[in-house]
Amino acid sequence: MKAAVIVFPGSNRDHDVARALRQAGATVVSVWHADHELPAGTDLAVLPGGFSYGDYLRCGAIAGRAAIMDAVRAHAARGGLVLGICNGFQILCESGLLPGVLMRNADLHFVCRRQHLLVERADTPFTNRYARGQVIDVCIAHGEGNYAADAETFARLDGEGRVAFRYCDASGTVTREANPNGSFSAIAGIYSERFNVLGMMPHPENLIDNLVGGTDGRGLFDSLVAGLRTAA
Ligand SMILES: NC(=O)CC[C@H](N)C(=O)O
Repeated sequence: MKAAVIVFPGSNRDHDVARALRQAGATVVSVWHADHELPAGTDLAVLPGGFSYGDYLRCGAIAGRAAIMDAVRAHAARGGLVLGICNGFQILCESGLLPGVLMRNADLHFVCRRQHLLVERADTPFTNRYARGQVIDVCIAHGEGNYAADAETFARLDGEGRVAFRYCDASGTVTREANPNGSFSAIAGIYSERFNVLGMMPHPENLIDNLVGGTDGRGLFDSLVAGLRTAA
């Protein structure tokens, strides 16, 4: 598995996600946002978390128009894997690779804490090492994670099983209190139509080591790397 981690001015989780991917067995290359091509043989393009362009306009709005995004769109159109985490999810929405938008958190506060997530399906390239309905413990750190879209888009996402994760409590119950940002239907991540693009607000790359709090995030990177090996 060859993963290209795209770096924008203001990215800050690019090294974290590279570490998580290497731990899972991937080869990782770093790609600058102003480049026009992904490296030959790229299996997975990663848009990391951070504060690209200082979050000006809206989070991810400027990065979504970066030169490299045409190559990311072409990669996704060929069926290539794309993962956007936090600011990366915002960039995916802003670039049109995923539907909807991430608005300011409902209470207008930046939220930085541990969060339980419900894994909605375990038959995708991103989640095959988890179980359907599994509750995982990850980190969240964002100011604009409030996912919104029009009613037709929500109906499609739900009907096509494209909600990847929902915010929940420790028992796996989706409650208003467990929703950190006001996202509609407690949506924490969504897939593209062909399930090869995933955008998610939480940071699985920051829970990959017991020394720093837990390993529930590893399943996502193991799914990507081991899943690709199994499929090959
Ligand atoms: N950790 C992140 O990627 C943060 C994303 C974005 N800067 C926000 O605050 O919403």
